[in-house]
Amino acid sequence: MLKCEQVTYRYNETDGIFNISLNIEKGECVALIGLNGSGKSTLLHAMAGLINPQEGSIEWEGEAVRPPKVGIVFQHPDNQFITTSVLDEMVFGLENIGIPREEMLERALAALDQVGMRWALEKHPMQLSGGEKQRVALAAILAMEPDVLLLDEVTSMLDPVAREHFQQIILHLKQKGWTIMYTTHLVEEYLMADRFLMLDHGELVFDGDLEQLASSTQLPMPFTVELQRTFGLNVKASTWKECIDSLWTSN
Ligand SMILES: Nc1ncnc2c1ncn2[C@@H]1O[C@H](COP(=O)(O)OP(=O)(O)OP(=O)(O)O)[C@@H](O)[C@H]1O
Repeated sequence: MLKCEQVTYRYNETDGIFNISLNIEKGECVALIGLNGSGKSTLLHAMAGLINPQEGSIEWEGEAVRPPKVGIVFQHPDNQFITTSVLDEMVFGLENIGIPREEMLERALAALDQVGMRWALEKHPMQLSGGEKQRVALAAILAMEPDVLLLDEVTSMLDPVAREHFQQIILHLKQKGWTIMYTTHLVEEYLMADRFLMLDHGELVFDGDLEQLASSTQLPMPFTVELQRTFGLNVKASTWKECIDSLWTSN
Protein backbone atom coordinates (compact mmCIF):
# COMPACT_ATOMS: atom_id res chain seq x y z
CA MET A 1 0.00 0.00 0.00
CA LEU A 2 1.15 3.56 -0.80
CA LYS A 3 0.40 5.75 2.17
CA CYS A 4 0.47 9.56 2.24
CA GLU A 5 0.06 11.08 5.67
CA GLN A 6 -0.60 14.79 6.08
CA VAL A 7 1.70 15.65 3.21
CA THR A 8 2.47 19.31 2.59
CA TYR A 9 4.80 20.63 -0.09
CA ARG A 10 4.72 24.42 -0.27
CA TYR A 11 6.23 26.52 -3.06
CA ASN A 12 4.96 29.60 -1.25
CA GLU A 13 1.99 30.52 0.96
CA THR A 14 -0.70 29.72 -1.57
CA ASP A 15 0.85 27.24 -4.03
CA GLY A 16 1.63 23.58 -3.50
CA ILE A 17 -0.17 20.67 -1.83
CA PHE A 18 -1.49 20.88 1.69
CA ASN A 19 -2.17 18.23 4.31
CA ILE A 20 -2.88 15.39 1.90
CA SER A 21 -3.68 12.01 3.44
CA LEU A 22 -4.58 9.03 1.28
CA ASN A 23 -3.85 5.36 0.70
CA ILE A 24 -3.46 3.63 -2.64
CA GLU A 25 -3.97 -0.14 -2.54
CA LYS A 26 -2.00 -2.60 -4.66
CA GLY A 27 -3.64 -3.08 -8.06
CA GLU A 28 -5.75 0.09 -7.95
CA CYS A 29 -5.99 2.34 -10.99
CA VAL A 30 -6.57 5.88 -9.74
CA ALA A 31 -7.26 9.06 -11.70
CA LEU A 32 -5.91 12.21 -10.07
CA ILE A 33 -7.98 15.11 -11.35
CA GLY A 34 -8.39 18.84 -10.74
CA LEU A 35 -8.07 22.17 -12.48
CA ASN A 36 -4.77 23.59 -13.76
CA GLY A 37 -2.56 24.48 -10.85
CA SER A 38 -4.50 22.38 -8.34
CA GLY A 39 -1.36 20.45 -7.35
CA LYS A 40 -1.58 17.16 -9.30
CA SER A 41 2.00 17.15 -10.65
CA THR A 42 3.34 18.28 -7.29
CA LEU A 43 1.63 15.35 -5.58
CA LEU A 44 2.92 12.87 -8.18
CA HIS A 45 6.45 14.27 -7.87
CA ALA A 46 6.27 13.90 -4.10
CA MET A 47 4.95 10.35 -4.46
CA ALA A 48 7.81 9.51 -6.82
CA GLY A 49 10.32 10.81 -4.30
CA LEU A 50 11.47 13.59 -6.64
CA ILE A 51 10.67 16.31 -4.11
CA ASN A 52 10.64 16.08 -0.33
CA PRO A 53 7.50 17.30 1.42
CA GLN A 54 8.19 19.84 4.16
CA GLU A 55 5.61 18.05 6.30
CA GLY A 56 4.12 14.57 6.44
CA SER A 57 5.31 11.25 5.06
CA ILE A 58 4.87 9.09 1.97
CA GLU A 59 5.56 5.38 2.28
CA TRP A 60 5.24 2.28 0.15
CA GLU A 61 4.84 -0.89 2.22
CA GLY A 62 6.19 0.92 5.26
CA GLU A 63 9.33 2.36 3.60
CA ALA A 64 10.00 5.87 2.29
CA VAL A 65 9.19 6.14 -1.43
CA ARG A 66 12.04 6.32 -3.91
CA PRO A 67 12.76 5.28 -7.47
CA PRO A 68 12.67 2.54 -8.72
CA LYS A 69 9.88 1.44 -6.32
CA VAL A 70 7.79 4.23 -7.76
CA GLY A 71 8.18 5.05 -11.45
CA ILE A 72 6.96 8.22 -13.11
CA VAL A 73 6.36 9.10 -16.77
CA PHE A 74 6.03 12.77 -17.68
CA GLN A 75 3.93 14.73 -20.14
CA HIS A 76 6.94 15.62 -22.33
CA PRO A 77 8.95 12.45 -23.08
CA ASP A 78 11.88 14.50 -24.47
CA ASN A 79 12.74 15.51 -20.91
CA GLN A 80 13.20 11.86 -20.02
CA PHE A 81 15.78 10.93 -22.72
CA ILE A 82 19.49 11.30 -22.11
CA THR A 83 21.16 8.75 -24.41
CA THR A 84 21.43 8.32 -28.17
CA SER A 85 19.57 5.05 -28.77
CA VAL A 86 16.44 3.42 -27.46
CA LEU A 87 18.46 0.42 -26.26
CA ASP A 88 20.93 2.65 -24.37
CA GLU A 89 18.03 4.51 -22.87
CA MET A 90 16.55 1.29 -21.52
CA VAL A 91 19.92 0.00 -20.29
CA PHE A 92 20.84 3.30 -18.63
CA GLY A 93 17.95 3.12 -16.18
CA LEU A 94 18.57 -0.56 -15.45
CA GLU A 95 22.30 0.00 -14.87
CA ASN A 96 21.47 2.76 -12.43
CA ILE A 97 19.45 0.42 -10.27
CA GLY A 98 22.09 -2.31 -10.40
CA ILE A 99 20.39 -4.89 -12.62
CA PRO A 100 22.91 -7.56 -13.71
CA ARG A 101 24.07 -7.27 -17.36
CA GLU A 102 22.58 -10.57 -18.46
CA GLU A 103 19.16 -9.56 -17.16
CA MET A 104 19.18 -6.08 -18.69
CA LEU A 105 18.54 -7.02 -22.30
CA GLU A 106 15.83 -9.47 -21.31
CA ARG A 107 14.04 -6.81 -19.25
CA ALA A 108 14.50 -4.11 -21.91
CA LEU A 109 13.06 -6.29 -24.67
CA ALA A 110 10.13 -7.46 -22.54
CA ALA A 111 9.23 -3.85 -21.66
CA LEU A 112 9.55 -2.69 -25.29
CA ASP A 113 7.30 -5.60 -26.31
CA GLN A 114 4.67 -4.46 -23.82
CA VAL A 115 4.41 -1.12 -25.62
CA GLY A 116 5.00 -2.48 -29.16
CA MET A 117 8.36 -0.70 -29.62
CA ARG A 118 10.97 -3.49 -29.98
CA TRP A 119 11.44 -2.48 -33.62
CA ALA A 120 12.94 0.86 -32.48
CA LEU A 121 15.81 -0.65 -30.49
CA GLU A 122 18.58 0.95 -32.60
CA LYS A 123 16.82 4.27 -33.24
CA HIS A 124 17.85 7.59 -31.75
CA PRO A 125 14.98 8.64 -29.43
CA MET A 126 14.79 11.98 -31.27
CA GLN A 127 14.01 10.13 -34.53
CA LEU A 128 10.75 8.87 -33.07
CA SER A 129 7.32 10.50 -33.23
CA GLY A 130 5.78 11.99 -30.07
CA GLY A 131 3.62 8.91 -29.49
CA GLU A 132 6.55 6.54 -30.06
CA LYS A 133 8.75 8.55 -27.70
CA GLN A 134 6.08 8.39 -25.06
CA ARG A 135 5.83 4.60 -25.44
CA VAL A 136 9.64 4.26 -25.09
CA ALA A 137 9.58 6.53 -22.01
CA LEU A 138 6.93 4.23 -20.51
CA ALA A 139 8.93 1.11 -21.45
CA ALA A 140 12.06 2.51 -19.76
CA ILE A 141 10.07 2.84 -16.55
CA LEU A 142 8.28 -0.53 -16.92
CA ALA A 143 11.66 -2.27 -17.33
CA MET A 144 12.56 -1.11 -13.83
CA GLU A 145 9.49 -2.97 -12.57
CA PRO A 146 8.24 -0.29 -10.17
CA ASP A 147 5.57 -1.23 -7.64
CA VAL A 148 3.64 1.91 -8.48
CA LEU A 149 3.35 3.58 -11.88
CA LEU A 150 2.65 7.32 -11.94
CA LEU A 151 1.61 8.90 -15.24
CA ASP A 152 1.52 12.68 -15.47
CA GLU A 153 -0.72 13.73 -18.40
CA VAL A 154 1.09 11.24 -20.60
CA THR A 155 -1.41 11.33 -23.46
CA SER A 156 -2.01 15.07 -23.63
CA MET A 157 0.50 15.67 -26.45
CA LEU A 158 -0.55 12.68 -28.54
CA ASP A 159 -2.77 12.58 -31.62
CA PRO A 160 -6.07 10.67 -31.29
CA VAL A 161 -4.66 7.44 -32.76
CA ALA A 162 -1.50 7.47 -30.63
CA ARG A 163 -3.59 8.45 -27.61
CA GLU A 164 -5.94 5.53 -28.05
CA HIS A 165 -2.99 3.17 -28.47
CA PHE A 166 -1.43 4.51 -25.27
CA GLN A 167 -4.74 4.21 -23.39
CA GLN A 168 -4.96 0.56 -24.48
CA ILE A 169 -1.48 -0.03 -23.06
CA ILE A 170 -2.53 1.53 -19.74
CA LEU A 171 -5.68 -0.62 -19.65
CA HIS A 172 -3.60 -3.69 -20.38
CA LEU A 173 -1.21 -2.86 -17.51
CA LYS A 174 -4.21 -2.31 -15.25
CA GLN A 175 -5.61 -5.74 -16.20
CA LYS A 176 -2.23 -7.26 -15.37
CA GLY A 177 -2.54 -5.86 -11.85
CA TRP A 178 -0.16 -2.89 -11.97
CA THR A 179 -0.81 -0.16 -9.40
CA ILE A 180 -1.37 3.00 -11.43
CA MET A 181 -2.12 6.63 -10.69
CA TYR A 182 -2.57 9.00 -13.61
CA THR A 183 -3.47 12.64 -14.12
CA THR A 184 -5.63 13.77 -16.99
CA HIS A 185 -7.78 16.65 -18.19
CA LEU A 186 -9.53 14.40 -20.73
CA VAL A 187 -12.90 13.27 -19.42
CA GLU A 188 -12.95 10.19 -21.70
CA GLU A 189 -9.86 8.98 -19.81
CA TYR A 190 -11.90 8.85 -16.61
CA LEU A 191 -13.18 5.50 -17.89
CA MET A 192 -9.82 3.83 -17.18
CA ALA A 193 -9.96 4.49 -13.42
CA ASP A 194 -11.48 2.53 -10.53
CA ARG A 195 -11.17 5.50 -8.23
CA PHE A 196 -10.87 9.28 -8.41
CA LEU A 197 -8.97 11.71 -6.28
CA MET A 198 -9.64 15.39 -6.88
CA LEU A 199 -7.43 18.27 -5.81
CA ASP A 200 -8.51 21.87 -5.44
CA HIS A 201 -5.99 24.58 -4.53
CA GLY A 202 -3.62 21.87 -3.30
CA GLU A 203 -6.17 20.15 -1.07
CA LEU A 204 -7.77 16.75 -1.51
CA VAL A 205 -11.48 17.49 -1.94
CA PHE A 206 -12.85 14.21 -3.36
CA ASP A 207 -12.08 10.50 -3.06
CA GLY A 208 -14.56 8.10 -4.62
CA ASP A 209 -15.70 6.10 -7.65
CA LEU A 210 -17.14 7.25 -10.96
CA GLU A 211 -20.76 7.10 -9.79
CA GLN A 212 -19.97 9.25 -6.74
CA LEU A 213 -17.96 11.65 -8.88
CA ALA A 214 -20.83 12.02 -11.34
CA SER A 215 -23.40 12.60 -8.60
CA SER A 216 -21.45 14.88 -6.31
CA THR A 217 -19.59 17.22 -8.65
CA GLN A 218 -20.51 19.48 -11.55
CA LEU A 219 -17.65 18.18 -13.68
CA PRO A 220 -18.24 17.28 -17.32
CA MET A 221 -18.39 13.49 -17.66
CA PRO A 222 -17.45 11.02 -20.42
CA PHE A 223 -20.14 10.85 -23.12
CA THR A 224 -21.32 7.37 -22.12
CA VAL A 225 -21.80 8.59 -18.54
CA GLU A 226 -23.78 11.62 -19.73
CA LEU A 227 -25.96 9.23 -21.75
CA GLN A 228 -26.50 6.96 -18.73
CA ARG A 229 -27.48 9.97 -16.62
CA THR A 230 -29.87 11.29 -19.29
CA PHE A 231 -31.67 7.93 -19.47
CA GLY A 232 -31.68 7.34 -15.72
CA LEU A 233 -29.32 4.34 -15.88
CA ASN A 234 -26.78 3.50 -13.21
CA VAL A 235 -23.53 5.30 -13.87
CA LYS A 236 -20.61 3.01 -14.57
CA ALA A 237 -17.56 2.95 -16.81
CA SER A 238 -18.91 1.53 -20.06
CA THR A 239 -17.84 1.36 -23.64
CA TRP A 240 -20.19 2.72 -26.28
CA LYS A 241 -21.42 -0.78 -27.07
CA GLU A 242 -22.13 -1.66 -23.43
CA CYS A 243 -23.93 1.63 -23.00
CA ILE A 244 -26.18 1.12 -26.04
CA ASP A 245 -26.87 -2.50 -24.98
CA SER A 246 -27.99 -1.37 -21.52
CA LEU A 247 -30.21 1.29 -23.10
CA TRP A 248 -31.92 -1.41 -25.22
CA THR A 249 -32.42 -3.76 -22.29
CA SER A 250 -33.73 -1.01 -19.99
CA ASN A 251 -36.83 -0.48 -22.16
N1 LIG B 1 8.58 25.14 -9.30
C1 LIG B 1 7.54 25.87 -8.86
N2 LIG B 1 7.75 27.02 -8.18
C2 LIG B 1 6.72 27.76 -7.71
N3 LIG B 1 5.42 27.41 -7.86
C3 LIG B 1 5.16 26.29 -8.54
C4 LIG B 1 6.21 25.46 -9.07
N4 LIG B 1 5.64 24.39 -9.69
C5 LIG B 1 4.31 24.55 -9.55
N5 LIG B 1 4.01 25.68 -8.87
C6 LIG B 1 2.68 26.18 -8.49
O1 LIG B 1 2.08 25.21 -7.65
C7 LIG B 1 0.71 25.00 -8.00
C8 LIG B 1 0.47 23.56 -8.34
O2 LIG B 1 1.15 23.25 -9.55
P1 LIG B 1 1.07 21.82 -10.23
O3 LIG B 1 1.97 21.84 -11.41
O4 LIG B 1 1.28 20.78 -9.21
O5 LIG B 1 -0.47 21.80 -10.69
P2 LIG B 1 -1.22 20.80 -11.68
O6 LIG B 1 -2.52 20.47 -11.03
O7 LIG B 1 -0.34 19.68 -12.05
O8 LIG B 1 -1.48 21.76 -12.94
P3 LIG B 1 -1.73 21.41 -14.52
O9 LIG B 1 -3.07 20.74 -14.60
O10 LIG B 1 -1.72 22.76 -15.13
O11 LIG B 1 -0.59 20.54 -14.97
C9 LIG B 1 0.42 25.98 -9.13
O12 LIG B 1 -0.20 27.13 -8.58
C10 LIG B 1 1.79 26.31 -9.70
O13 LIG B 1 1.83 27.63 -10.21
